[in-house]
Amino acid sequence: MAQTQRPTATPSAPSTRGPSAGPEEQAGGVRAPLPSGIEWVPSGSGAGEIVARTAACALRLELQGAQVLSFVPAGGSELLWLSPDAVRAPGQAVRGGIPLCAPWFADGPDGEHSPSHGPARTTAWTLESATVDQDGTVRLGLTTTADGVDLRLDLTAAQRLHLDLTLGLPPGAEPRRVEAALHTYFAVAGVDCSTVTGLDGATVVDKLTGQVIEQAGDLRPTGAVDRIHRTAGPEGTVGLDDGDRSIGIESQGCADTVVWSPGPEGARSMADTPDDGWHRFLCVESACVGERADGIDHSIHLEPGGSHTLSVTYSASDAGGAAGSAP
Ligand SMILES: O=P(O)(O)OC[C@H]1O[C@@H](O)[C@H](O)[C@@H](O)[C@@H]1O
Repeated sequence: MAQTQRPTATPSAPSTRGPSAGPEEQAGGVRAPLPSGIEWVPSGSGAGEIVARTAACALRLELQGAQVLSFVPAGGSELLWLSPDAVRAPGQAVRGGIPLCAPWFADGPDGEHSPSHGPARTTAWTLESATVDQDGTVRLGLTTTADGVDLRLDLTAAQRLHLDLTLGLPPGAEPRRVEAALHTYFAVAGVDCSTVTGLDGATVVDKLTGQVIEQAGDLRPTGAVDRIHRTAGPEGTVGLDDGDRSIGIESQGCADTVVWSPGPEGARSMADTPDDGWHRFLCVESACVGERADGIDHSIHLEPGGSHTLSVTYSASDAGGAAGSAP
């Protein structure tokens, strides 16, 4: 069993549990003892970051939003894009990594929900468990509550990155419909040399034109793109290929795939993205999105005491088909 190490509390790290919080909870919602290979470091949000470096991978996760900021499998390259201009402050969404959107997507089915993409990504989460296996596999468990919905993230990181995002209602709550997305910013060699596979035949809500169309073949974005595809691919598999590497996105419990790039004009209007930064990422989001212009409702119906899990597994291999070397 790896030696455990408590996170180092700093004066700027707030407790999420009030004045009676124990020492484990002083560091921005860290309840779990931290094993060797995982540490807590301060971040601009005040909640701090979990940093893991093991034989299997390197990973950074911001506790505000339980947002993975970086994932590098052993022998591989960075999977994610994080804006060099990302704002790291309390209550601010971080541009890049894997923002968790819940319990609604964008401005919701009625177009009136705020904040955009729901409060989960700007809420403080609590690290409930953190372990490292003998082979360096990192396992984290985090929880929070956002707009009355209980959220849990279970993460397993080694050669592949696996995330389970669970939304649940406490007993006695009113049944309700919710939405969710893993809004992943994949690092790419260039948007215009990227191809998204596995979407052929999907009904598409094109948010830029307002049209509902059908996807024919693979998606090859050239600039701004903002589309909800009513499929997660055949048997839940979508692919992203940028010419240098292929990323596999296997999902379960995700009815939709959102593809988003702000394009050059969109990036110029975003204070937290460099003007030329848009070209270096493509968001491919595994999601459950409620009714939009196409009349299709893929929101999740939650009963009191019930839950739903969105699961994704990301794996990368270079253009020759080789995955990163095994840990
Ligand atoms: O700027 P935000 O709130 O992170 O959202 C970014 C984009 O997220 C995408 O998922 C949406 O489809 C876009 O419409 C939106 O612009």
